[in-house]
Amino acid sequence: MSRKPLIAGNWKMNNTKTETIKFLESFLPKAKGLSVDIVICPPFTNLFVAAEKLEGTDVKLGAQNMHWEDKGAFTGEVSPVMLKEIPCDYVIIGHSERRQYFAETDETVNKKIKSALQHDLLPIVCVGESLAQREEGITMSWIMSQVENALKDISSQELEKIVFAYEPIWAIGTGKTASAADAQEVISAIRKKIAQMYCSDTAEKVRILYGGSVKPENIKELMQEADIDGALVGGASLKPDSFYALCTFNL
Ligand SMILES: O=C(CO)COP(=O)(O)O
Repeated sequence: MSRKPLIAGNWKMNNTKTETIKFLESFLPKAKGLSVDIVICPPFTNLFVAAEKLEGTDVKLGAQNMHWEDKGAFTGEVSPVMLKEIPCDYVIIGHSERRQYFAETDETVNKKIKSALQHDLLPIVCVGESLAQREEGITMSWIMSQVENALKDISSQELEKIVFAYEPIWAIGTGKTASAADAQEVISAIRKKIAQMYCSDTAEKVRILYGGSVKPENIKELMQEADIDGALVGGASLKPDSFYALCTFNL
């Protein structure tokens, strides 16, 4: 089973509207006819302008978060209905920064995944362990419980639309990448877990990305691993040249 690689740029709280336009005007003319799926996830305030620029291109648009309700008294939140109308294709759910600073839990992650799927948004679901958890030797049990809780009451048809991203927290923005072998070990365990919960056919279809200090210099090695289907990139997705280099790792 060959899964098409996916390279997603998570801009986090970076790039203004002007910077977004500048980025896309530089990146898009080069990013034609590439053999990977590309997703750009700018801040909410730049989604409209990005959607306009991306129209008619192969590059997809993602949001970095959403609420699970369609509308209501949730000051400061953005709903799936609003994202769909922009139109966004993807939405990142349960990023470790959301879990750490904004009190997201496995339960809210599961609610958001279900809501995204109902609204035809493709979830990029993040899981990952802290340095303390890795040192304690509980990485696998922690990640498997995040995966299990994320997928509560989700059908196998729905699961095929979900992308997972394994992002060890200690590797995010630190310059410390997990070794390709360490990333492969966890990602193949996630795939086995999905096979146990559903079936191996479904598990073979699900794309699982690695994230954490991915750069043009280390992406090739990561992508050589059998179960790593792409990257969720923070810092190196902010500049058109380095993001382009990531999207062309296989050329
Ligand atoms: O958190 C990440 C992507 O979601 C990774 O960020 P960095 O690539 O900056 O380490």
